[in-house]
Amino acid sequence: MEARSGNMKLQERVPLRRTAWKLAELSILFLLLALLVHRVLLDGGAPWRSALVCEAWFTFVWLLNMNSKWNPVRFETFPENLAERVDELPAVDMFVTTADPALEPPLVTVNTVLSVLALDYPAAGDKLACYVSDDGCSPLTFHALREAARFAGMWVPFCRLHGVAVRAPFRFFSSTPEFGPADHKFMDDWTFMKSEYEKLVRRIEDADETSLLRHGGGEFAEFLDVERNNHPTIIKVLWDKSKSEIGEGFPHLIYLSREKSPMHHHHYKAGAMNALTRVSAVMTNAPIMLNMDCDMFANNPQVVLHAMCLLLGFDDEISSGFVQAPQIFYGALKDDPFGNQMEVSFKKFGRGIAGLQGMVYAGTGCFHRRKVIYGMPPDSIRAGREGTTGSLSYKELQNKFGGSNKLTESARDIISRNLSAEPVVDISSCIDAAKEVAACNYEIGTCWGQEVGWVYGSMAEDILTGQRIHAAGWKSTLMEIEPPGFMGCAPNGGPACLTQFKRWATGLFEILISHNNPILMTIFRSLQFRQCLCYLIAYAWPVRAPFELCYALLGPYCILTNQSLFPKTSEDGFSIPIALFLAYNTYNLMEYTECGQSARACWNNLRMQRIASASAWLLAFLTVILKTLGLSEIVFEVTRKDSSTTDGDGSTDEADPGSFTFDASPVFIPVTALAILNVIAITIGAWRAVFATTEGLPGGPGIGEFLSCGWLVLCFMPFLRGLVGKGSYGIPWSVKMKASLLVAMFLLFCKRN
Ligand SMILES: O=c1ccn([C@@H]2O[C@H](COP(=O)(O)OP(=O)(O)O[C@H]3O[C@H](CO)[C@@H](O)[C@H](O)[C@H]3O)[C@@H](O)[C@H]2O)c(=O)[nH]1
Ligand SMILES: [Mn+2]
Repeated sequence: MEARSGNMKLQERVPLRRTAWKLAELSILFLLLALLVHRVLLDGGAPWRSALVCEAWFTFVWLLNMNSKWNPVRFETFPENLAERVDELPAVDMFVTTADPALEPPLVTVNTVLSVLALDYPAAGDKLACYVSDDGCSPLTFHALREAARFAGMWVPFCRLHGVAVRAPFRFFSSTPEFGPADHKFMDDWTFMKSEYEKLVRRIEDADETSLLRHGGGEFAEFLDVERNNHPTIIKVLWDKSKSEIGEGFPHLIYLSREKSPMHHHHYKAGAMNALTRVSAVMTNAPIMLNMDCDMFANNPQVVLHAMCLLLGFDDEISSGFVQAPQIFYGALKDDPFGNQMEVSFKKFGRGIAGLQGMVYAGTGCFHRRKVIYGMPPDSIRAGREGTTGSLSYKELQNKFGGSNKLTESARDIISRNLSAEPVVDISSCIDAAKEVAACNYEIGTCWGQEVGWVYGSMAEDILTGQRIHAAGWKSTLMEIEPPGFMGCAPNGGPACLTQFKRWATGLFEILISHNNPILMTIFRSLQFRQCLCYLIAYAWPVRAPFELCYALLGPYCILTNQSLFPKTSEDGFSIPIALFLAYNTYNLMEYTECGQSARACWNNLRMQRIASASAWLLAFLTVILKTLGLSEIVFEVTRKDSSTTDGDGSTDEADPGSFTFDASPVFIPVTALAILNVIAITIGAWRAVFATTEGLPGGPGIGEFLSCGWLVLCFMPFLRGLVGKGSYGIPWSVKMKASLLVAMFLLFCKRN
């Protein structure tokens, strides 16, 4: 499939100029090196040398960051030029995962599903299919989806008729459109749909499990007496397009709860995705797959068309193995109080890495070629490796993909054929084949979870799977469109945010210390060197924790033991750390300003980095070490989703959703301890300075040490407030006690030295 030249092009890769940024980055690098040289030349004892080690690490991280941002690109897409190529457009299987009806309210999932059922795509009813995986095996989720399928019969035609902009109903109905004088029909339809949606919400929210099972009828029979982690596969076709009599219709909707058994590890989301991949292979086998978390709805009805521009628009398929959209959050809290909206990272890091081997796979809002997921290298590489004959034999395919004939044949189709639309088969006849491949022992002895499908072995299965794809030689693209392709909700509050950060860091560290380490992938596979460095930035998160912790302890240590960490005002080197501090923070502020964010958002993010590093990342670091020693196990903790989907402004019941909240989790202990320690150090230091108790002793702390402790106190301010806060805004006593114990131990340690 070739990209057309001239004005019929589908995409354009636009390199972004950034000379001033490069100069700024080089200046900071220069300052970092100057600091290191100064430390080496003037040895100031143990704290001085520890600082040297930490700063060497910070310099390394800075170099990694520079590399990732150095050559950014943007991809422009021209979906209008697809009009001539409608027949070439491939089918797309769309996957939504949900895992827990309590943490992920069924209404959230329903909105995501409705938004994809109503997407614009030529012959959408034939070419699109939506599969929902429910790891919660919940009759509530099933009931909600069944209701949604009925509602979709009205919702989809309504969206198409009126060209509705946002097709997740909760978002669409969260505001009243301005009706013009000629909009009578629209106004009537709108009012009608809104009341139908409200009825749907009530049917979903009022449902209760026991009465569904008792009175819900035969459809619920399979949910009787099932345990979430021990039940046979349940597959239900909630909407079969071939049964439709009306017009174009809308995509198939299939409910899947894969088989679970305590005898088999189910591999969390990665396992769910693999089951979805196989089930869809024996049903619709679309050559393109879209993956969405249950809380990320399709926000732009044209998103599939834009993605096609990036999949079909290159001369060679190798240029775009997958298309990732940035994660963007709706109703996000003002100024990003929890530093997890990641807008600037997606822009700076995302575009930067898009200019190298390609955007990382971020777990949701991603279009993959099915053959990429099947572990296939790009055709050009494969031809080189296997000679011209090189296709896999049926036996080899079966070893890779497992015993199902239907799956093996469908995989052979995908591997040998280029993107092309396939007619939809009669899906109800595929249920048995689907149940076979969704069984929990299906993967035994196959390549699923390693070379095929989503890769197991990390809590960050998304990054790992994307890395495997890049290591096979594929490039990927970043789809930045307006309005954004997908939108989701970011968790709010201390516990949820830090749990998420911890899971990510755990997963990333697991990759770093496994055989999937990106350096090995660069040496032995086709992962590009600079791309490898980009992966290392992410994987270095948890590794940053011990260095940052050490650095955060050095300030108080030097004040308490009357030593110095930084050059004195009177000394030559004094200006280096000061200049570095100013330059680094100005650089960050400029980045945020350029991305249209406030200074407050910048501060919140910088602060949250320090907090995360002394809490979530530190714990992730320790957890993985314990797991490696065989002392603990790691579980995927699902992030709680806001159920405020009905009003849609992201607000919660909490009086002040932007304030930090706490619970008794150990994740809060180290930061609480650091916050207390820095306050104590400043107090004692100030006392000594005022009453001159250390006068005459050489080499004590100076302004630098006080500034460094003061800065940390500012960063950890939410925790100092938490010490006196009430309810969920207060740090629980158990955490305070444990933190105080740590502080006391540290003070004793200082006294001894
Ligand atoms: O056993 C499980 C656990 C989770 N999920 C689903 O995985 C998705 C992501 O879970 P969530 O708790 O929302 O995690 P987030 O931190 O918000 O997700 C990011 O990080 C995850 C990896 O840590 C990726 O899987 C996600 O795609 C990515 O968006 C959700 O749809 C869940 O329903 C399952 O299907 N089965
Ligand atoms: Mn999520």
